[in-house]
Amino acid sequence: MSAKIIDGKAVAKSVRDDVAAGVAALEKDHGLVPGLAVVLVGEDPASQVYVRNKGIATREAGMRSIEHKLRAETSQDEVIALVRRLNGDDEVDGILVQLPLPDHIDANAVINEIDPDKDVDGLTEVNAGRLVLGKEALVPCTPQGSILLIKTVMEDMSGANAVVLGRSILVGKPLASLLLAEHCTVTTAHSRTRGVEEVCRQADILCAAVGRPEIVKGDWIKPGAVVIDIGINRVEAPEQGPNSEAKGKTRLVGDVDFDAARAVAGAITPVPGGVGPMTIACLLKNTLTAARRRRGL
Ligand SMILES: Nc1nc2c(c(=O)[nH]1)N[C@@H](CN(C=O)c1ccc(C(=O)N[C@@H](CCC(=O)O)C(=O)O)cc1)CN2
Repeated sequence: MSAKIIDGKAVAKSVRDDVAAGVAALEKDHGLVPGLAVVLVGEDPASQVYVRNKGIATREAGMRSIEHKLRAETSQDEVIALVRRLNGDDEVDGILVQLPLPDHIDANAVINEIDPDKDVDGLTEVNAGRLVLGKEALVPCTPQGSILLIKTVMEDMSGANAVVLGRSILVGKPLASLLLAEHCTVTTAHSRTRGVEEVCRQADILCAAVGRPEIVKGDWIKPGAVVIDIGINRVEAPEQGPNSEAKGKTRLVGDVDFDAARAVAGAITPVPGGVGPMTIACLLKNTLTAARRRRGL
């Protein structure tokens, strides 16, 4: 069997098109243009790329992009002061602080300063609590995108065994809550889980979000399962060697051994081109939602 490849780029484009249509309607009917403020602290190269891409996607959707790029030495108090300013700015509907932050800054302290109604990353304790309690929340982008991808191949997840590998605040924990809301039987597995391979083999839906290159092998997967690979790991290109011209070249791989997994799974997301593009698409979706809700629309 060869798994169906879930095309995250295509699904993300459709989400972005829907957002653009919603933004156009908001402007036409109410004269409102949503604004998204992104705060980047430091010069992490991957974060710089993500922030640039967020700005481009925001403008393409017809929204205003406001970027704040701060030096790596910026103090926690200065970042918090900026977040408070953005909370009070009526032109700003969504606020996002790009992660990771430099080591001297407590990310939780900064994130929890964001007004929960502008928290388009869904990472504040208020939104995390709302999600767990099944209340209306702004939902973290990568888990939200993962659910949309699962729905392209499994309309009804009710009763399915779902295993989430990883328990981060950004992905694993919110994804487990979302799968529970879809009426799955959810297991969260992590570094202390005993017999993790066997746990994964029970999964009708297996979501891997541990940030360990290709840790999930083909024989961890139940035949026909839906496999959602959320890992984005940059590894040396295989052709790299001491005499190779490709020295220094890298490539992206997921947490799943893709070639082995696709021979067993029913459907699988690739890396790149799977969950990754959904992250920014869902960020735009959350920004539109925040803009509407803030005005009671
Ligand atoms: N505040 C946040 N910080 C971070 C988040 C987040 O959701 N909120 N997620 C990640 C980074 N991220 C967005 O910020 C992100 C990661 C990956 C992609 C993506 O499209 N990936 C592509 C490959 C891109 C490449 O070539 O490097 C793919 O998988 O196809 C978008 C956004 C950590 N920080």
